[in-house]
Amino acid sequence: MIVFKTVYTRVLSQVTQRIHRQFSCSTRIMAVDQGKLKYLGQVEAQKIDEELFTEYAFSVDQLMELAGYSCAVAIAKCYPVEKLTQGNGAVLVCCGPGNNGGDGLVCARHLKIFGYNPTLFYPKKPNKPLFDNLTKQCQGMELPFLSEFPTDVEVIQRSYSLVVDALFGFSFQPPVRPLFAGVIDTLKKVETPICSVDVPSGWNVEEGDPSGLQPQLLISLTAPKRCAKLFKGRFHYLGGRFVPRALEHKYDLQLPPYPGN
Ligand SMILES: NC(=O)C1=CN([C@@H]2O[C@H](COP(=O)(O)OP(=O)(O)OC[C@H]3O[C@@H](n4cnc5c(N)ncnc54)[C@H](O)[C@@H]3O)[C@@H](O)[C@H]2O)[C@H](O)CC1
Ligand SMILES: [K+]
Repeated sequence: MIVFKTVYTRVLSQVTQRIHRQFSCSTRIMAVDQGKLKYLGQVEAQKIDEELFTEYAFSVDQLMELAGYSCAVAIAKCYPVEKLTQGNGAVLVCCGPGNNGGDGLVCARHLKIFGYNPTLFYPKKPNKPLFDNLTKQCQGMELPFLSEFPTDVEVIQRSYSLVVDALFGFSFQPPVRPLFAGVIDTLKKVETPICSVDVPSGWNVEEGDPSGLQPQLLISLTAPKRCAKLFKGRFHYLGGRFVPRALEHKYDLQLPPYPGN
């Protein structure tokens, strides 16, 4: 996992050199350093995903496990459980109807193992064995599922230290449909830090959404999507360390090396 830490533009040149030595860089600097890192369009992100499954023979389960695990690790680095005051490390994990939602289920399971206290909101599970199994695994680990989303912003702020946004990823097509529109509207109002998986939900994958969710942590998966250039939060991580070299070169991803393990 690669972390982009906040630094200031006045030390741009030193920082840019440091980026390449230490593999860490700022979200603000990244816009200047675009020559180095590729930001994916929606179709390109979907093509890479498809090739990982076909050409490189990964299963969805495998990639989802790595993606969701990397999200849990990034969350643990940015928000150590012992520093969370609300509800004994309580985290509200909101999962959508696609694979982004699946990443959220995996992330919740690992957060529980890391000592957090995750609660899931998963209103639209696809009728497929993968999502049945992920749901059963969370239930087996005694993670509670909310039957309704709390509409009271105060309730969310009092009950949870963090919100994980795993509603929509790179296949989202705005505008958001009714079932999730209210959820996203509520999340826009909460002051609890939001951790978005791959794409801040509700954002146009390429153009973002200036009046949309403003997560504090964004975990891009495989490579950042174009909208990540507009991310203004505190922490930007890159997870999903499963891209074979040949695929990286084919799409000219320019991934920085991951530090250590
Ligand atoms: N290679 C990787 O990086 C991997 C990433 N993973 C994660 O998978 C998502 C992309 O998953 P996908 O199933 O293609 O799409 P989404 O989860 O973004 O959502 C599809 C889902 O949402 C519905 N939908 C679309 N637009 C709307 C709308 N306007 N309103 C309501 N609902 C909408 C659509 O009908 C589908 O049901 C990626 O971002 C990563 O998080 C993999 O886990 C591993 C490999
Ligand atoms: K998301």
